[in-house]
Amino acid sequence: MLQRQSSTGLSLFGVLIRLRGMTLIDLSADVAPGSVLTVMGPSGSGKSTLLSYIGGFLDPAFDARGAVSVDGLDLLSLQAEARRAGILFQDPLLFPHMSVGANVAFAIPADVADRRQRRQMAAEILAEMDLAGFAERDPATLSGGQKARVALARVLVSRPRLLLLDEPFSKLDMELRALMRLLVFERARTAGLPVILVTHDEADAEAAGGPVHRLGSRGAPHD
Ligand SMILES: Nc1ncnc2c1ncn2[C@@H]1O[C@H](COP(=O)(O)OP(=O)(O)OP(=O)(O)O)[C@@H](O)[C@H]1O
Repeated sequence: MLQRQSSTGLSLFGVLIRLRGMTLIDLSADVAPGSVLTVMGPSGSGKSTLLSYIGGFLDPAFDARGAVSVDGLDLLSLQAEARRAGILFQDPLLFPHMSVGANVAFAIPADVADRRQRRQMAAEILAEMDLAGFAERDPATLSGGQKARVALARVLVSRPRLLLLDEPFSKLDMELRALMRLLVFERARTAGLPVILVTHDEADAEAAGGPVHRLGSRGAPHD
């Protein structure tokens, strides 16, 4: 019987993911609130697959088992939306037909029903991202760094239990990359969110400051 290992933060226990008989992931790890587990490995080694398993959108082609909990809550027993994983990808994936403010407000949980309150929450988080006054803007008019900060604002207002970051800095130039890293890790620390960061960049891992889990090439080294 699989047991969770710790009661706070994110716990992965005996997570084993196989594809067509080959082991991609074999991992047990604890990620404390506010800290980062970095996952690195070559293309195709299973980094995004691990995030999909935790987030609840793993393709049924994979054979996966193992326990995943946050603060003792069994995530795998919940539907993807109910897991409340805040996910950032390489692309900010803003809705092009909505204003910046509407993009952010869209992610606010439904229990905040009052429209004015939702608008205000969106404006506040945008201001915290140094985007005060951007609420009415069309996302297409923003720079790459501004879009990345809107995406982060949208994740933060969604009240996530954890953050899953899939190469979120890789499209930014070096200077912006450094700024975004600081912003994301600082916000995760402040909010006490455990983070899994998938990256190819050693500098990301260094900035994250936590342990690094290195996957082998596809199928290795577990076969
Ligand atoms: N839906 C799917 N059905 C079958 N195989 C898949 C599916 N999605 C991914 N794969 C395969 O699973 C393996 C792991 O893919 P994954 O996307 O997790 O790799 P990755 O380490 O994130 O790679 P990259 O660094 O290129 O993003 C790859 O061999 C990929 O071809």
